Amino acid sequence: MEQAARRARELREAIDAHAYRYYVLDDPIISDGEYDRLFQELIDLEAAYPELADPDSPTMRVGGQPLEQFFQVRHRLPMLSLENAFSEDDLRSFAERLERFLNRPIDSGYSAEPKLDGLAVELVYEDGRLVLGSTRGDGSVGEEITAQLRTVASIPLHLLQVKPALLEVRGEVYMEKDGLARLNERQLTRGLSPFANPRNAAAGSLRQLDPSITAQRPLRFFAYGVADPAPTGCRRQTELLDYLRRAGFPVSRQAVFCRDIEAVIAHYRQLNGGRHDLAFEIDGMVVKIDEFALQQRLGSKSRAPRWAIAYKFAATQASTRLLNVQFQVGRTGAVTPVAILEPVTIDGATVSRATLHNEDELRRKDLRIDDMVLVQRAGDVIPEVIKSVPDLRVGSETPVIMPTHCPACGAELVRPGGESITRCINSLCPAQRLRSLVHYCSKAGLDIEGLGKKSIQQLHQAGLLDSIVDLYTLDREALRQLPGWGEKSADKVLAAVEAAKHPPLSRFLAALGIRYIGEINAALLERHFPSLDDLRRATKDELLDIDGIGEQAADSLIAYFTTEQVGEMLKLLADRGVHPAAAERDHEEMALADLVFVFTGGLEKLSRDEAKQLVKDRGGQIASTVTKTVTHVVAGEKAGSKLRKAEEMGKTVLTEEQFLALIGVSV
Ligand SMILES: NC(=O)c1ccc[n+]([C@@H]2O[C@H](COP(=O)([O-])OP(=O)(O)OC[C@H]3O[C@@H](n4cnc5c(N)ncnc54)[C@H](O)[C@@H]3O)[C@@H](O)[C@H]2O)c1
Ligand SMILES: [Zn+2]
Repeated sequence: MEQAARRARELREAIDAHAYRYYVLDDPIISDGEYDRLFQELIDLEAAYPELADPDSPTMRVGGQPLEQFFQVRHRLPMLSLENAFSEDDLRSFAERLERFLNRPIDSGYSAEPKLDGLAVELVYEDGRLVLGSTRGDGSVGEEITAQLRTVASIPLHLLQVKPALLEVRGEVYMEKDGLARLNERQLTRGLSPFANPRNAAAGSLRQLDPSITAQRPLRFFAYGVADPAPTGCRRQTELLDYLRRAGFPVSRQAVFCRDIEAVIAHYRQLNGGRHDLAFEIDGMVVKIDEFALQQRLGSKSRAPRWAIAYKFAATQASTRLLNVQFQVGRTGAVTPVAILEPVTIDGATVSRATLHNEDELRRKDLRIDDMVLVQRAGDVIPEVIKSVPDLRVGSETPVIMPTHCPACGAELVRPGGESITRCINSLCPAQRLRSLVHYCSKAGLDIEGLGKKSIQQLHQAGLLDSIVDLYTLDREALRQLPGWGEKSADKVLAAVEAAKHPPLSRFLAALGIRYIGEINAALLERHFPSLDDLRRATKDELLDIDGIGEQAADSLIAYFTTEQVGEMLKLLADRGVHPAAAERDHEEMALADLVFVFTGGLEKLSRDEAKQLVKDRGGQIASTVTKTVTHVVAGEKAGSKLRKAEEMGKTVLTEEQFLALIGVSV
């Protein structure tokens, strides 16, 4: 008991300290997952020892104190937090608990909504006009930020279609992933600490006394509820979401009605699977009893309503110690600092390395060996160090210094003005050659079976393989005698190498690993140049004439093909029977293979459906939002945010005319 009381005290102290940093300073030093674990431990402890109950416990309170610099707003009805579920079973017990409480089955369904990682705000509309905006604060009293909220473009200043005398809309102000990345770049350049997550970034941006600063931040808004549904006439949450949509609010498209808790679980799995493809961060799913009458019967506890729960996704961040920084030489000679971390589990995977991108990033983040750092691993993205926590330093930490010479070959490193990448430009650098080889044989290159990274390293160490050219003169006997090899594997590799002697030109180009020439640019080049020789003769202007090939790619190609060693290598490859071939030209209908199009704005000559069909008929794909995989955006009349996004992400943007010209159709 005494021990439990001590632990409860410890937990409350720690939670209060972290909550202060998170809610008040917008600068947490542990990840949300770690915070949630402390919080859950306290909940469990208080449940096991009811005598430890304390109205001041963080488990009884919502959020943090409002900042004093702002006017304070008392919410007419409290803005509560949510209880958490961490497993499917937690969700099932949530449903059972409610059914027991009501003594009847919940047969009117649930609303399952993405849990946006942003800041909760309340917007008060009187006679359809926005009159007051505030933060959640401690749940009863928040900060008055009307002027700041007015700068958020997606918040309507007037309601459309509906006009209740009073409507208190609640929702989340958030920042898209791109927006956050850009803001953090700026923070770092100014020597400020980056925001750990979109929520802290949104909070930090809204709680600016000067609304013109807020206006510069890429904030967005999603509505998910109202304080009191009575004035809307809606009887269900899902109905209310439609109402809010009609009133002019952005409402999540991932919010759905679910008949029962199993359907909720199925939706969760789907949401979880696609979360990393969304433009914004979601940290879980909020499940609400759909019927307002039932919600009312269930009521609320001090910190959260009984009728809703947040089912959290596995965390994407964790804090750990930076043990060392290694410098890795890539196939283009780029030297990348890599953080070596005390292994930590994030979303089921052990993370022990994370990229630090480049020298500037390293400097700006001011990392020291032995620092505690916040690490993020989201989806397939390479884990990265978000920031260090200088507050936890003890003084013995040592700064990380970018090397002046290549760690693999000792050549002096260069960093051309204006570039962020430090490079080893020694074309004989073994680290680069080896990586080029690995790339050449990989799936992104010629996909030569049996020659993965490990076997290439083995062949290299055995002195059999030093460069791409060596691939085509591998000796069967020597291969056969390698440890772990035999006749069969030797023959298999030789056959695979033989089969890779006539790759399509685009594959071959992508395999060479020329800077800025990935699969898509390689495909574009192949379409314009029938052979490698034609391409090698191309001038910069000719290259720039190709839609989609930009300055950097053109320069990189010219530089590559005029390098003496490259000329020698290509000659040797040709001597050894490697002859890449351009694809047959008569496959005109597949002209858009590998390309992904987004249409936005109004088209004049074609209908949307027609335009989409034209793309599909030519082997291209259609996407509805501008994501990483999108290659082309066709912007018509009044194209809006998608066009902006496309421009920001450097996609090829076409007018309708240009699109028609590209596919060779005249209307
Ligand atoms: N890292 C740290 O040091 C630290 C400290 C304090 C809190 N935290 C994080 O904050 C969380 C607690 O914050 P909280 O009390 O705001 O709870 P919460 O963020 O877990 O859940 C409540 C909030 O969810 C949001 N929400 C998003 N989508 C919603 C939807 N569709 N419907 C309803 N609400 C929706 C609302 O803003 C609401 O206020 C913790 O779980 C932790 O992850 C972290
Ligand atoms: Zn080198």
